[in-house]
Amino acid sequence: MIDTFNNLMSGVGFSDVIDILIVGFVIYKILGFIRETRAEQLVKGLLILVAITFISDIFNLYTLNWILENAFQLGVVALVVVFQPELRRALEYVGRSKFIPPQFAQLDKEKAKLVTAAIIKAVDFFSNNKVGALIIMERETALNDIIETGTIIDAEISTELLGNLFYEGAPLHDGATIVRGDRIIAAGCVLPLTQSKTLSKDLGTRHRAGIGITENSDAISLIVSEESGIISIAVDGKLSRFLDIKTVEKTLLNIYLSQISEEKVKVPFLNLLFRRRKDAE
Ligand SMILES: Nc1ncnc2c1ncn2[C@@H]1O[C@H](COP(=O)(O)OP(=O)(O)OP(=O)(O)O)[C@@H](O)[C@H]1O
Repeated sequence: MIDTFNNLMSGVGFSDVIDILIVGFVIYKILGFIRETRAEQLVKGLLILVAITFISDIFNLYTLNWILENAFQLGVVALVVVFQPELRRALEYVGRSKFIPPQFAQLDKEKAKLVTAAIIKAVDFFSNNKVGALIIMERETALNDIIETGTIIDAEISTELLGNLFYEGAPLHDGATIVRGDRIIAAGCVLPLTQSKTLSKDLGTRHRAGIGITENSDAISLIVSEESGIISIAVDGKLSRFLDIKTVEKTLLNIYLSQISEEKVKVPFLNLLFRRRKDAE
């Protein structure tokens, strides 16, 4: 028994281990992507069909086997069409640039605290006065395609500006406001809606949009309900509701500060280069 195991292991090289690790990682990521999406049911269905095809081959059920094999060929084309949004999401994830330091990480600690304070003050006001708001903070994934759906603002963030943007009746109060670093880049932006079926029925499109963008990117969504004033945060497709303002402040600061220190370790040279260029301006 031990001999068989040793024989087996002696044939496994370094490249095989790397190969298995890569395939394992890819399968893990794919499963993460499809969890709680339309694709989850489809993958289950496909696995059953693969099993039936396999069994029909073993038991020489020629007609069934022929139909299933041909259905698979056609099915690949159909899958690309039907699951275009999921494929796009996966490719966007793979294509996230880690080499260009995001504006998010360009803030120093003091600036991060100021930005957080401005957002928190506005969110607290929105919550107390039941003003609906949807604020998206960009991180590594560039949200240029989303920004294009709204109106460019490109102004330093402030509580007053956020208050003006979400003031009911203001032209840009509908849709999402996008924050990049310490600037409000755009407002009135249209976000992709989450397709999650597990979401509470009392959550409408504002919350669905806030979650949707975090499924497609690493952005953070801050959502204030117009109906109840409840504050929520969405990250990585997950929504945390019923947050008090202190928790929101702590969460935002933690995310900002951890990102800043991470980026300093990851790309010190680029950070230095960009900061120098900024200093020179
Ligand atoms: N795709 C979208 N992208 C950005 N914002 C959106 C999108 N769809 C809807 N919204 C915003 O959500 C608002 C509608 O909110 P709705 O009442 O349907 O959602 P809700 O989650 O129940 O929020 P609330 O608790 O504030 O009522 C719209 O007026 C608009 O501002």
